[in-house]
Amino acid sequence: MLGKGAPELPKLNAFNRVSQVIPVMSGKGGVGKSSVTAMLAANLARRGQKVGILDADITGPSIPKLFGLPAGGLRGSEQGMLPAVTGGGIRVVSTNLLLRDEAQAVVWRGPMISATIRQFWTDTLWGKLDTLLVDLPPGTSDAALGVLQNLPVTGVVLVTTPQDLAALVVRKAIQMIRQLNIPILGVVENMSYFRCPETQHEHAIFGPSHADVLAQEAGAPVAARLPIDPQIAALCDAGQAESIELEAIQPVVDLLLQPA
Ligand SMILES: Nc1ncnc2c1ncn2[C@@H]1O[C@H](COP(=O)(O)OP(=O)(O)OP(=O)(O)O)[C@@H](O)[C@H]1O
Repeated sequence: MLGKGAPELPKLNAFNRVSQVIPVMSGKGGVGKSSVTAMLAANLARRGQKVGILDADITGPSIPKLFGLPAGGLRGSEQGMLPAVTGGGIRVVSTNLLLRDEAQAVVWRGPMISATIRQFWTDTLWGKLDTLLVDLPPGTSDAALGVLQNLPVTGVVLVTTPQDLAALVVRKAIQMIRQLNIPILGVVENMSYFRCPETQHEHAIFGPSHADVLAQEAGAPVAARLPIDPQIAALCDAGQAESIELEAIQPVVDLLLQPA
């Protein structure tokens, strides 16, 4: 299965200082991992942190769209690649920023994907960052393994939803992270409930929560339960993830603001 021992990590560009590297992982697709990554980045930036996002979802990147960053937004310099910068100052690197047309497909095999992620880490001029969030592709694929093995990961934020299927697949991600001896900082249950605006009653649209059981297996707290909120989807679709105000995500932000 996974190799034991610590492989030598690729060297970071000499101009960079990155205090913590936090992959956001789910195992299952469509649980809102990219949206959670974007909301965390926006909140950390609002709290005064210098934040970057490495979009490691090479074939299905969605981070630029969430921030309204146009295709082709990456620039080169003698020292390395310059990230695109959002209105709130978040530095972003993603394959979609390398393409001329954001709808263009990236059809690459595993080794090419892993090499690109490595380059995003080593060749980008991130500068001084308090937190680099890494949006992982769904699954326990090569790409996820590459990030967890090749980057100096501080700890992982796990995103799940209440569906049984999500819990099943997130369990596999937990096993993988544990085999690599990487800390899991917290479990975020997204789309946990819908609060009716008229009655304030909370409806478990996707069924009962598995977050407590998963958190126990992960040896980490349930950091947050986030509501299904049509406003989140609308702002994400409009490229305005930075203007989402979501009180329920604050405990995860606080977790990332704590010194490691
Ligand atoms: N809490 C929420 N309430 C309402 N809509 C949400 C919420 N979280 C995410 N969404 C919406 O769900 C969809 C999927 O979210 P997102 O792309 O973040 O998932 P993902 O896990 O990153 O997907 P992928 O597997 O493709 O990487 C998006 O349209 C997003 O706007």
